[in-house]
Amino acid sequence: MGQCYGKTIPTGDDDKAGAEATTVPAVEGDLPTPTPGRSKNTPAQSSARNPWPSPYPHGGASPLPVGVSPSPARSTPRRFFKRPFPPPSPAKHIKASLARRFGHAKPREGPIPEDGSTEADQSLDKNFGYNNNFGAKYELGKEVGRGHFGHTCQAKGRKGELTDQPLAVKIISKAKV
Ligand SMILES: Nc1ncnc2c1ncn2[C@@H]1O[C@H](COP(=O)(O)OP(=O)(O)OP(=O)(O)O)[C@@H](O)[C@H]1O
Repeated sequence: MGQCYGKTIPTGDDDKAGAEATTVPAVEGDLPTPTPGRSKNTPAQSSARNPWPSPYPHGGASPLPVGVSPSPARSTPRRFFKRPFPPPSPAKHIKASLARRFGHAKPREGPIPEDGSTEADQSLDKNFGYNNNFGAKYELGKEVGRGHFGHTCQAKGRKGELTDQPLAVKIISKAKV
């Protein structure tokens, strides 16, 4: 536990070194410092005692010409970020549960009933716009605000049960419907 051992890489110097240990225990707090000339017995260019062996096959001798730094592409393993299969789409599960519940995959269009009534009970009023006699029914006042689709005006009923009732009329431009 807590110990790791450097991998032994056979080098040409190993043959010369004979039975000398080539695996260096690396204990935390007891790391050997590869300082040249630290010990009298340590040769300056020895790779047999190097605690961090070179990844190159010839024991640290670079196969590149002098002055050319090794490309990281040679030593770094290739990484593949692309997954072999794309993750499953959550839409498929939603579609499947909708199909199970309603018997068809497409959700029904239109507003969701808030009072618990079914769609058959009430039909969507698609009569946009106002009648020609809008002016006869309502008295349009000043603008009270604006939204994304149009603007809202004060109004008052002229006829029927809405007579003199304060109303708000939202005027939506046809281009945005
Ligand atoms: N009944 C109302 N009484 C008083 N003021 C209102 C009334 N309805 C709308 N307004 C005013 O008009 C403004 C715009 O309302 P409107 O409904 O046109 O826009 P919205 O709903 O915010 O946006 P969108 O056009 O995207 O629906 C509101 O912010 C509010 O100030």
